[in-house]
Amino acid sequence: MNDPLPRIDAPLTPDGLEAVLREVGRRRYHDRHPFHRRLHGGGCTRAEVQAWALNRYLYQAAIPRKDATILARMEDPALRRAWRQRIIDHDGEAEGEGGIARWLHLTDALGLNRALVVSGRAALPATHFAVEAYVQFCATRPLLDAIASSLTELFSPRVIGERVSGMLAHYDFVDDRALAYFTARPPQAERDVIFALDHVRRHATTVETQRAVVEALIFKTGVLWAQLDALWHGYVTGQLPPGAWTPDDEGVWT
Ligand SMILES: O=C(O)c1cc(C(=O)O)c2c(n1)C(=O)C(=O)c1cc(C(=O)O)[nH]c1-2
Repeated sequence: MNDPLPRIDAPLTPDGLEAVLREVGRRRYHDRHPFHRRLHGGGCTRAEVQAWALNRYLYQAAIPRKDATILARMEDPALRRAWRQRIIDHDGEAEGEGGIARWLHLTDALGLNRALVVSGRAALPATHFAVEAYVQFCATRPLLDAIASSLTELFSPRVIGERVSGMLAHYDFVDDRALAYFTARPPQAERDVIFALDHVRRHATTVETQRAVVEALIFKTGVLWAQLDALWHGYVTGQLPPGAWTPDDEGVWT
């Protein structure tokens, strides 16, 4: 292994645990992935940006499902009150509102067929597997691990900032309106992560639970990384799985 993390052999202080969690992000978060460097640096073709948005829709659409499984397992009303806001952020209070709807503004602006995007039929197999693995993880692992797996959001404001400035600078087919999802997201992510980090700091106090929350965060960085690996393999290297989206698909689907 080229980057072993410090082993936890005795219980860490909350600050010590947070430092290990932040180190996981520093080493493994998807801002380091070559596909993101390409996307943010202007190296993607329009088709690659379209493929990224179409695939990433599945992640966005799965987030409230995974938060609903977490909510269903929370026995404390105070925890549920805090967590339920995440579902509202993504689904909105009414048709056309919320993060999923805003993501569809992006796919619309990129000229993608909405019905095709929403169906998930043209997404890469690995996107489906990665996203469903995240939902299953949160449905089946201890609640503390499920909460800890959301902590990749500690690192998302940085990657979102790079994305917005990079995409606006480099792609003439993208504008502020198309990227509205990303303007709305960072304050929500910050609020969510303050809550989740505080919870993990207070409840992961033994060696066993501390190791488990670190593993949960590592797992989640893998969920994000695998999606970008699949995009690179399919669209940059050109090894497209059967049935995956190509620019020729537009107009074929209704
Ligand atoms: O653009 C990004 O790089 C990025 C990363 C992440 C993340 O780190 O999991 C999320 C999001 N965006 C996001 O928009 C989002 O709603 C979200 C929810 C969650 C989660 O695990 O509950 N992560 C993320």
